[in-house]
Amino acid sequence: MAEILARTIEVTRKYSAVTALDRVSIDIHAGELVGLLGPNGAGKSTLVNLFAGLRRPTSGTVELLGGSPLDPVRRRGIGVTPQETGLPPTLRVGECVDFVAAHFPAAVDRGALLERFGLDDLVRRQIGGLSGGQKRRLAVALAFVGDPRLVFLDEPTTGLDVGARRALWDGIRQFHAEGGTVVITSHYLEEIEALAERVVVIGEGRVLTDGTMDEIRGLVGIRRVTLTSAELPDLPGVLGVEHDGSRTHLLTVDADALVRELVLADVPFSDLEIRPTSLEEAFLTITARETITARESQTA
Ligand SMILES: Nc1ncnc2c1ncn2[C@@H]1O[C@H](COP(=O)(O)OP(=O)(O)OP(=O)(O)O)[C@@H](O)[C@H]1O
Repeated sequence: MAEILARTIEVTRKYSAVTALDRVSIDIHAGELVGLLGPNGAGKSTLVNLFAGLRRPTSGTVELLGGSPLDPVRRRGIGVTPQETGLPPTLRVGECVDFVAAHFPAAVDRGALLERFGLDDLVRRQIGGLSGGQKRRLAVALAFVGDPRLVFLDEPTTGLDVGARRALWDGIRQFHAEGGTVVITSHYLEEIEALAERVVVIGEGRVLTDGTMDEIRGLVGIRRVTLTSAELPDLPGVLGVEHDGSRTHLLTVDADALVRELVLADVPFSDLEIRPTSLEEAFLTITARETITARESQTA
């Protein structure tokens, strides 16, 4: 098994009454490209900030490159792009890269880095004169300046158009192809599908699933059964119900069994359609279902 570059062991992080992370244990191995996926407020940024030494856990242990993330020597081995960054507006792009590079013993070549992130034409431009998308690309490029073994990218492509997002993905893929390790959080399922080999789904501060993209898809092989019916009884195996005008959508893992139940229930229905859910729908269903299960076990 590859070396563990970062890990949390039973980590809990509270902010007053809010439990942002609840006994989370995750290992990040050398060479992995891990996607952290979860709805707003799930705890993804908190996890990244703990790994980057920007926050301390309330309880449990966080390890980075074999030591503590609070140790500056370990931190020099990583690169981070937080969710929000403020870059000095009067500095030129090239100066900003040089400034960050001065903090590291072995910085990468500036020209190659800017080219990798499509910023080579902007080396003399003041940061205040960059577009929002260009600033975001620079913020992501800065994570790679110190030639890190491991980078944490917290929603790196928020606010980027499709072209810029794809260019950034190429930069991340190239780093990974050269042996780099990446942990990326995203709201975009398309982004996690395009990049990550391993997907960790986080909801309400807990790890809900941790597997390959294919395992996650298989695990959530949920179907959408859509029909028109005036009145439907409660049917077994239904994970979620949505109404859309006269149409009712039923989410289930076993559409055949559900259709048999519908016929046995002897209720009139018409225009039955069955189709696979998108990963997005499946993901929303898992997080909702896990949350319900967690609530039930807390109240039991
Ligand atoms: N500094 C803070 N003070 C108080 N509560 C906080 C703080 N930071 C985060 N939280 C809370 O902790 C929980 C987890 O937040 P976190 O930002 O880690 O989630 P996230 O998954 O990154 O969300 P998003 O996708 O919206 O960025 C949320 O309920 C949030 O409101």
